Amino acid sequence: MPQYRNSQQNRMMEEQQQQHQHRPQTPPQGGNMDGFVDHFRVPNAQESTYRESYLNPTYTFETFIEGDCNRLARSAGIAIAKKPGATAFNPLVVYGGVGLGKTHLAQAVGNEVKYSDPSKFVLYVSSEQFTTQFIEALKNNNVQQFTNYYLQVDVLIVDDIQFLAKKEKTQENFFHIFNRLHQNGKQIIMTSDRPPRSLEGLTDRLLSRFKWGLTADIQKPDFETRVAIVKQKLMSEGVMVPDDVVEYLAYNIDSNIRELEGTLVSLVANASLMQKQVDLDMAKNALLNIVRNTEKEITIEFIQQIVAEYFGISVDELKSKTRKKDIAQARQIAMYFSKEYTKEPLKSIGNQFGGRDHSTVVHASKAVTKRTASDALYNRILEELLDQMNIKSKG
Ligand SMILES: Nc1ncnc2c1ncn2[C@@H]1O[C@H](COP(=O)(O)OP(=O)(O)OP(=O)(O)O)[C@@H](O)[C@H]1O
Repeated sequence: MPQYRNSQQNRMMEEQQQQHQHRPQTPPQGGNMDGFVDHFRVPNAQESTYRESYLNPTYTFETFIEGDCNRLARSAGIAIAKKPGATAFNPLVVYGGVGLGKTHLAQAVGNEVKYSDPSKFVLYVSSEQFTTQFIEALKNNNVQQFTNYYLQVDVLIVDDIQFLAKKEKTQENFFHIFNRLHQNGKQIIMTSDRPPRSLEGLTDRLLSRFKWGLTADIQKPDFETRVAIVKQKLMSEGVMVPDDVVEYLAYNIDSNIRELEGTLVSLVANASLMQKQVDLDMAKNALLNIVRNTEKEITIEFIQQIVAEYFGISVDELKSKTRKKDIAQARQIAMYFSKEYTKEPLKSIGNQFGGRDHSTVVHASKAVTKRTASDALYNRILEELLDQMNIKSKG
């Protein structure tokens, strides 16, 4: 990461580092339990002083930005961290879309519990890891040891429980562990990509347990929260990125914080490689690549269909020689989109618009671009069309 730190940020970084020095040491990678299967066993008295939690130490409440999207889940998490197992929120089920902070929040509770009381055994596991460990235990005939290990946990965090669907034996074992922990006043936190009622393939008796506590959702964050999240991340990395770039990306990548962060990280890394500072043009290009890589391929045919339909004309009319104003205008727009959002060469675009040559495409594109500079209504039309085609505007 580049290094555009100012003195105020340096100071804040130092303060953060000092705070972290008082935190219990945990490994840098959350959730990596490779090798765990071979090692799990009930630790004896000497060994039990340190038990790995598999938490990511950066996932704390301090680094978790509060917004309308996560207020309830965050408040419940804070209450639990103060009194794990002793609130009405047991279990806590946090659900929401991909990359919206469920793991961060769940692990923040774990980190906070360990910070307040390092003797507490907090364990983070994804439901896939749990399943793999259980299958290994079955294979090696040591399910009892596996279960006993989990029964020692004070705060159990199980990520992405939707992956337990249809794994009946694993669910049965988890059900048993869940009941015993709950009876003993231990805390259970689970995350899921959908609300429990929509978790198909989970047994009713397991689902009914989830209702004992609190189910809280995390929604997509609004623009301001997205900006705050990104700025906080940048600050913790000691990286300076201009506000207009942060805002541009936060505006356009609105449904997945991980994707937003990832785009910014690669942008900063590329800029650093080129020994440049990140700017808005680079951000626009990065976004365009995302659109190109993640959306389905946009074809000229597809653009023609959408544009023709929008203006209430036929695709044949769009391709025809007619110079009627409304049709010519629609044609210009369709050519412009074809030039901007497909990988087709100009010659091929011209061909697919009734055998026109490439200069007509260039002319049409220029005419559209010129009009966008002064005509707000025209811009609205273009935006609506882009929306219909599920294309993110180049801005
Ligand atoms: N409110 C927030 N404050 C700070 N960072 C956040 C917030 N929400 C999400 N993030 C960050 O977004 C990234 C993705 O979050 P996380 O992995 O917790 O998402 P998730 O909902 O568990 O995703 P998945 O559905 O893939 O499991 C992480 O880097 C996390 O720190």
